[in-house]
Amino acid sequence: MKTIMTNRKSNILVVDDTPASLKLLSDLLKAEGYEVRSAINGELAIESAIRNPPELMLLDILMPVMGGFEVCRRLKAHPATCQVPVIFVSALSETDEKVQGFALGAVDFVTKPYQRDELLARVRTHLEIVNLRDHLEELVEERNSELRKSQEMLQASLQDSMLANTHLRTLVQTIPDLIWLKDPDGVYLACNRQFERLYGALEADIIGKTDYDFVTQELADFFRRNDHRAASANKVCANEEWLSFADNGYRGLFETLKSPMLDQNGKLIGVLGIARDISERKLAEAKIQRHMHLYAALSQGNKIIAHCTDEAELFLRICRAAVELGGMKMAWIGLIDAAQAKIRPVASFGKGAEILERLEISLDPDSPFGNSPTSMAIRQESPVWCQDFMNDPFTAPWREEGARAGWAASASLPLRRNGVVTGAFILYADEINAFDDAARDLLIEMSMDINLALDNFSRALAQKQAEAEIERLAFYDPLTNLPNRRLLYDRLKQAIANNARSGNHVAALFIDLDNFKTLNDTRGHTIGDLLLIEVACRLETCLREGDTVARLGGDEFVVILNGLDEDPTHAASQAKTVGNKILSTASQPYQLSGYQHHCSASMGIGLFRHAETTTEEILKCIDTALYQAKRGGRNSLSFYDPAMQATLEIRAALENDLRQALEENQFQLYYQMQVNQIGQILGAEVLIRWLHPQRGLVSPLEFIELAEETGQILPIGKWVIETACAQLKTWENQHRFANLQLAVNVSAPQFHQNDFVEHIRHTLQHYRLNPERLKLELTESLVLDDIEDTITKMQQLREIGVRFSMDDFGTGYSSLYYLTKLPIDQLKIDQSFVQNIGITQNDGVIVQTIIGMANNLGIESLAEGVETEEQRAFLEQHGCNFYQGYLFSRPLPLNQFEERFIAANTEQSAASHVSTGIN
Ligand SMILES: Nc1nc2c(ncn2[C@@H]2O[C@@H]3COP(=O)(O)O[C@H]4[C@@H](O)[C@H](n5cnc6c(=O)[nH]c(N)nc65)O[C@@H]4COP(=O)(O)O[C@H]3[C@H]2O)c(=O)[nH]1
Repeated sequence: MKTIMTNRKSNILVVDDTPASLKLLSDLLKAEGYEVRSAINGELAIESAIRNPPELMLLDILMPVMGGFEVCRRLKAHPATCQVPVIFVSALSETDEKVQGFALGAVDFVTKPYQRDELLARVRTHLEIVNLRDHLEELVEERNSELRKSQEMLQASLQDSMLANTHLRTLVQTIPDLIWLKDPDGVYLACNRQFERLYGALEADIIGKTDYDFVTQELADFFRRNDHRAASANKVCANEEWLSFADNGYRGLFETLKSPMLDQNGKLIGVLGIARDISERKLAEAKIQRHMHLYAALSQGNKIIAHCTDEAELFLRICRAAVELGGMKMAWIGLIDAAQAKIRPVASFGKGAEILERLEISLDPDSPFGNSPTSMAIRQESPVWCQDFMNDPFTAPWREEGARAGWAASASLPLRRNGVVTGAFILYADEINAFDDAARDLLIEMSMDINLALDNFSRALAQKQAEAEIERLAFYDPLTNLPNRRLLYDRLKQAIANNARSGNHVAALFIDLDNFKTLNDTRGHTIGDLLLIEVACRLETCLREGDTVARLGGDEFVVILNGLDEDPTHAASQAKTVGNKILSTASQPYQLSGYQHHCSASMGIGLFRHAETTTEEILKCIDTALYQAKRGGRNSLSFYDPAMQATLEIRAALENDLRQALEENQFQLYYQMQVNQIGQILGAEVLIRWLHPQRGLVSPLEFIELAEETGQILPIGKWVIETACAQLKTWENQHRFANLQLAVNVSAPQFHQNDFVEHIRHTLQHYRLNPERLKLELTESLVLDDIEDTITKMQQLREIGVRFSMDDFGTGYSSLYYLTKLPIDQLKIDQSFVQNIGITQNDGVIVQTIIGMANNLGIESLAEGVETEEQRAFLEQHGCNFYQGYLFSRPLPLNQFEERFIAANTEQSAASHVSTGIN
């Protein structure tokens, strides 16, 4: 607001055509401090006023050219000067003139001659009025300006408000949510377009109505309850509800927020509702949830696979993870039962798993149960997804059960082991379309993980089997599947340790089949193997659990009997009982590939209980006992005897030394003369001697049998024949010995050698020897061992002139029939009969019989072991042709034999000279 300026120099225009008056008045005013302009006539006054409007004009009326009234009229007519207050200063004083002046807009009238003070007072007054007027005008202008502004603002706010309302309306209408407003009684006050769709009515038709006018009472009650809940809680209440739209039948899940609406006094005036369709969000959430579940199941599956070593456990835990973590209703694993062409469930978990017992899933496409999703998955070797189990044409046979279990979708994934489909992993979900792309990927990954585990199991199984096979080969005899020597040692050690603690005895039984070698040689190894397998089975049937039977090799078995009595006599009796049972079982006839075989066994038994006894010692002991049993005759058992052990140890040492004997020229031939009835030396039997470096001369009785058992008899036998032939050749070249014959002992293994005949022939040819001077002594047992082979070989040799003598005749089971078939030249009466001549009548009779038999067959008879003249005389009396024995000579080294021969011939020729009278 402007302040009123009273002391300022007001600008006054004085107009008077009289210069003196003009001056007087101007001076007067100037003297009062006013700014004064002056004008001498009307026109100049108007021009000056318009150019610079004064605050007050003092105007003379009576002026030439243009009077004061006209000037005033013109000034009032001009906008720049119309407001300038005009005081007429005139000599005119009539009222009419004053009225005319006021009519023209003048503010005062001062009559000339004026009073100075009056004039100044009037001037001051009008100037104040001018000031006041100006001030007032300023105030008015100021207020007007404010009013204008307010108006403008009001206008703007009005426009904003109108705009906002429109936006709000648009917003409410455009928003996809359903919005409505109800009064406290549930009567609709407003709703948006989306809500109109729900009830299928326009807002105008909804307003004034309640939910009961549009939906079922039950649903309307539900809405009402939620309205009340929000109202009474006095806060926003949320709930989820399924709503069906009247306009297009759409049904969805809505999240509804209900807010109470209050007036400024806090009184409830209604409930505002907003409902948002969350169906898709829920579906997406459920999908994510499902994927997360499956992912969790997959992770768990990986953990299970990493830790599980058992297939059945793996399957069960995988199914369990699929249900408990993967959110599946049920899961199971089935394996292909190729024989029955169906799927056999092996693991399951979840609701409806019991159905599997009744479920039939065939792999045969022609079967009514052969086209299930699982059957197809296996046949096509790829997953089959059944997204709507209850409406899928291929699930018909299982639908009823599936409905009960709540299966809405199923997945069947083939399982592979080492790349080959061997089964399937089947899952059921409680929602249709549960297996979207992501779920499929996860399940395929899960099935591939199971495949990986199956491959690992197969590898582990193969390795286990290989290890078991390695163990079997290491510890078991591949032919009979019995523990081998290695395992036997372990078991023996264990048995001795256990029984030493308890004080019980352990028995070890060494079993050897009699004549097994003969079966093997005559019938072949296949039959021999069959016998061993059968024997192994029979042995096992004779034993208790905890006892062991092992095969050492060949036809040798060892049985360990545990926990025998503490008392040695009783324990021995227990072992003997089992031993006899074994012998009896082993001697039952065998059917070997259609061939019936009879065989027996021999057994050596040892009893042990001291922990310090080693397994080697045990085996040695029972080996000794076995040897004893064999010597006592076949099919018998013998307990271990320490004295026998000593003998065997010597034998073992001999066996060792025997190996070098030939190489080191430790053998020599001794010659024991054979004479005729008149005492003439016709030849000799060569008898081998072993000049042992430590033991001295070793008798053949001590080593021939050993050599036969170890096979060393073959080179030794060859050496004897070659040495004998070489000697015959030497003699042939010395006239006095030229007619001597040599008898050579041939052992069975030597004779049965394939090249035996060839060897003799070759040796005879080599020495260009007369074969008739070589006599081969064969024993009865040798001949009967393989009669066909013997006859053939004897005949072949006979054809070239070799002669044969049947050694030890009378001791064996001589078969006269074969005797007649064999090309024998001589029967050698065993010395056991000869030496009993004159002692037992029987032997004398036997000797007579043998001699008579030989005579009848036309073959020679030779008595060996003739020690006395009495024996000789008896033999001579009964017609024995030849003699051999200590009576004539012991076996002698070559030089001594030759000396004796020369001496005897000399005596004989002297005697013949005497008798013929030459001397
Ligand atoms: N008590 C007694 N004994 C007499 C008498 N006359 C001879 N003997 C012995 O009786 C054995 C006869 O030989 P053998 O029956 O063929 O029995 C032989 C023969 O079966 C075997 N043998 C010896 N040398 C050889 C050989 O070079 N090859 C083979 N395969 N066996 C041989 O060894 C056996 C034993 O030979 P030796 O110890 O030399 O024992 C010889 C001989 O010394 C006697 O009047 N009284």
